[in-house]
Amino acid sequence: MPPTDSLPPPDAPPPTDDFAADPDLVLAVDDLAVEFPLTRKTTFAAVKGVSFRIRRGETLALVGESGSGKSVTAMTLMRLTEHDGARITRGSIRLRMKDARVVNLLDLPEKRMDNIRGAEVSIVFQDPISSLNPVYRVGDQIAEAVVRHQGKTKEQARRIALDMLRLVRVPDAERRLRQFPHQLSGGMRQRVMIAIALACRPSLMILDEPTTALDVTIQAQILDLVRALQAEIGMAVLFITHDMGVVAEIADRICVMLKGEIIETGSVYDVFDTPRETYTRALIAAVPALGSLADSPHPQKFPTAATLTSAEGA
Ligand SMILES: Nc1ncnc2c1ncn2[C@@H]1O[C@H](COP(=O)(O)OP(=O)(O)OP(=O)(O)O)[C@@H](O)[C@H]1O
Repeated sequence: MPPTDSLPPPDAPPPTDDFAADPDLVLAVDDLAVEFPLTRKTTFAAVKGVSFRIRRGETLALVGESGSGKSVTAMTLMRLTEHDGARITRGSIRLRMKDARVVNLLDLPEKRMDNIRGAEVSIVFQDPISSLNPVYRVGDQIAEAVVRHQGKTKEQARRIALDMLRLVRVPDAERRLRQFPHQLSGGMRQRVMIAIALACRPSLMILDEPTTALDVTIQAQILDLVRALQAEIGMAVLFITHDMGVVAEIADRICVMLKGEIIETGSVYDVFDTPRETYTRALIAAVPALGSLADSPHPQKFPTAATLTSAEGA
């Protein structure tokens, strides 16, 4: 039995040379397993050998019910679960960085991970009010990320912060820069979080339930924004949600997660048209009434009426 608390040996060969074969491949997660110690002798396996890939310009949705391991997977990509006592027991997380080098994030010491977080991989959480610092102005919080990772002067960083707020369509950006988080609406705060996440132009952006706390209209606006940014910037996006309606809006491909495993994966069209797993069919059946879906600005991504009816009847 291999020791469960050690990382794979650094000299272990990559599973395949898929990065050389595909210049647009940004992230390859292979057989990733994460567990939390419960007692001295027992552990809880939160993620049990998940594998997926994301290419530049692509949005992969990781979908599943609460507790299925989506956030633990995301936090492990940032190497943050170890700070909560988790052990990564096997697998690899290979990332193509902006300078084109491919690294296995699991091989990196904490100091290098510190430079990768925000600069190469960034994350947006559900609750922007607890992610933003209440006592710093919005502009300073965006600029801080730029100064830290890009070595810009304060004045340059302030200008980039302004550009970023405009990029995420915050109206009256000059004034908003000088405001504190509590002076912004929930939707505006989430735009600011996306601006911070994008400030260093990461190769991979993770959005963990970014619209769950927002009302439906604002949620639609944020999803629109993410799609527009995706088209403009072309980074790889990992979008975490429990809502298949959101998946239909935003994703190119889907991984369905259940109890720490990916049980189904495919293009958004294939999974909505011909879901293989009963669990996936149940998730699709939980999508709100077709009437509200029909209002979408992205009808091409929506399941057809026939798909929904057959899924509901399944
Ligand atoms: N720090 C921790 N210590 C112990 N167990 C944890 C810890 N963090 C998460 N878990 C457990 O890991 C499992 C997966 O949690 P995770 O947060 O990834 O679920 P999720 O799919 O993201 O659900 P949600 O949508 O509710 O966030 C859960 O059973 C959770 O209780």
